[in-house]
Amino acid sequence: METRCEITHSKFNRICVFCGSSPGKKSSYQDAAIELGNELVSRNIDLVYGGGSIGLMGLVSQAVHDGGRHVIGVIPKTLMPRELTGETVGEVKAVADMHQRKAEMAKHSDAFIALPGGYGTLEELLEVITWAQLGIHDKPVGLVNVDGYFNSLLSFIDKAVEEGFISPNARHIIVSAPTAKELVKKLEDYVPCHEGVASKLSWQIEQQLAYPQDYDMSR
Ligand SMILES: CC(C)=CCNc1ncnc2c1ncn2[C@@H]1O[C@H](COP(=O)(O)O)[C@@H](O)[C@H]1O
Repeated sequence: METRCEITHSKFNRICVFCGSSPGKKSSYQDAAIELGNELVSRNIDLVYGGGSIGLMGLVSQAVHDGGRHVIGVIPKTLMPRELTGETVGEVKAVADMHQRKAEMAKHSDAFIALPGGYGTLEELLEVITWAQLGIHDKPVGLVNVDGYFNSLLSFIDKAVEEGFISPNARHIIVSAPTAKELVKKLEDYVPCHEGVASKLSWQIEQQLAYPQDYDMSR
């Protein structure tokens, strides 16, 4: 019997993935990175990520590239030598520093997904959550909670809500699911419901202030 490959269309054109520059100890982390890449491909979504071929970053980008979708790796000039981060598949955007990298990754994406990772991943994830809280963007943010990897982070955030440091509304910014498939589906259905303190207009203003139009990204 003929099997047909069904292509599901998504409301997202590009998703930014934050994840470990290490592969992690369990094969489930690596499997999840490949699954996320395949899920993006099946929904015709392109990838934006931090560039390079190391760790989970390499696995997710290779899966998206192999599936025929566009990959944009945003990489600071200092990290560009191959011996540091390996080869980047697809398009490479060279940026001046880590701050510019995050701004570029955010600008080119319609949503953000974190896979397991370390300090870099947590920092990138928390920054886009903070930007959502401030109303700088209203793009969905989710994490793939592979084997409960993020359970203690989510408990900590619940503690912060309980103690009055994070508003219950802002708690809803983070969407989580155990698998990539479930997460992307949830992000598709996500409706922002927190009150941002700044409008999206100020995000555009902030962008213009930070990077004037003739700014050379590769400087
Ligand atoms: C000099 C050196 C260690 C280079 C290799 N390391 C890296 N190469 C590329 N992006 C990285 C690197 N380390 C952290 N990042 C950034 O931080 C995240 C991963 O950091 P981590 O492994 O979770 O903490 C990635 O999403 C990426 O944007």
